Amino acid sequence: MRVKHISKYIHHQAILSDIDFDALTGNIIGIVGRNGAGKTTLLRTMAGILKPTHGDVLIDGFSIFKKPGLKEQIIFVPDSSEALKNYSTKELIYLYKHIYPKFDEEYMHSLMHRFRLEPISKIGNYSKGQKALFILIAAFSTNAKYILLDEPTDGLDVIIKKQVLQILVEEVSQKDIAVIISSHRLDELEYMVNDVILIKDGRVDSHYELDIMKLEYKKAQLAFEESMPEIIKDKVYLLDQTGRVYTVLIDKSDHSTEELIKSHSPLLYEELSLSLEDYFIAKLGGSDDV
Ligand SMILES: Nc1ncnc2c1ncn2[C@@H]1O[C@H](COP(=O)(O)OP(=O)(O)OP(=O)(O)O)[C@@H](O)[C@H]1O
Repeated sequence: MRVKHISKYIHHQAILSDIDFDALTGNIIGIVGRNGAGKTTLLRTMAGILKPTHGDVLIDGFSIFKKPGLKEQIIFVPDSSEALKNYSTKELIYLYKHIYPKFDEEYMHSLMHRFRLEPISKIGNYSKGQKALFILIAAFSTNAKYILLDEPTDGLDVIIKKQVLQILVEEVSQKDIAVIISSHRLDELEYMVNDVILIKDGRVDSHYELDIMKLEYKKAQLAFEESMPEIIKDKVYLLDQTGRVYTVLIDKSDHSTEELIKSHSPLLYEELSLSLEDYFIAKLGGSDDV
């Protein structure tokens, strides 16, 4: 899928501005941004629910807005299952079978069995975690090629999150699909995605492949006899300070920083593993969310 220079105005206000990237199959792509950054609007546009003011969404080179049949290849799972709560599992399967000709009912039942989900007369009666799993399982059973998930793990406990992760990873490794997940929780995305698109004020602030990103920065703990020399402070990004122990990010492309640190004979200089969250905190200036 190609998201081609999308802009979206609502009531003359720019919600998305010139968003441009490829969502290739075989990838789990994270759309990360603060509340209100435009993530849901972007996913809804990629699903063809909202029409962009400018730009287009292409599958195999064709616009999903000009060739609506292409939408069979996309499923959008909203962050709330409100709209589905009055359906029974049977009715939802019936509905999906009509929208998605490749819907695999047998597969759906096998996944439900595996994750101990009994058929139910009202999806709204599942627990929050069961609902999330059910909707995810239904989405993957559609055999759509592009699975768009809006905050799929928000408010779920750690066991359910692990199950969600398990389904995602298995599906992407076994089928020729792309999963696009929005979240404001970087720590949750870290173990799921291999590609991250950071949205800020409706724009792509940055687009990173995780492995490459980790090559750019090094996280380290430093301590000096006195406080950290100003000349070093100017060159690193400070993540945390506890007494005289500093946790910093060092830009690996500037080799002089490490030499400078060593020349000041630190009492402690230890490399730590870098998380996605550290990186974005550094990029965005610090917050609990992105
Ligand atoms: N139909 C609409 N009418 C007016 N403003 C809208 C509409 N839809 C979205 N917006 C505005 O667009 C901006 C982006 O909203 P969106 O829901 O896409 O953000 P988000 O990144 O998904 O946020 P969150 O993480 O809080 O769900 C917000 O300022 C929102 O108020």
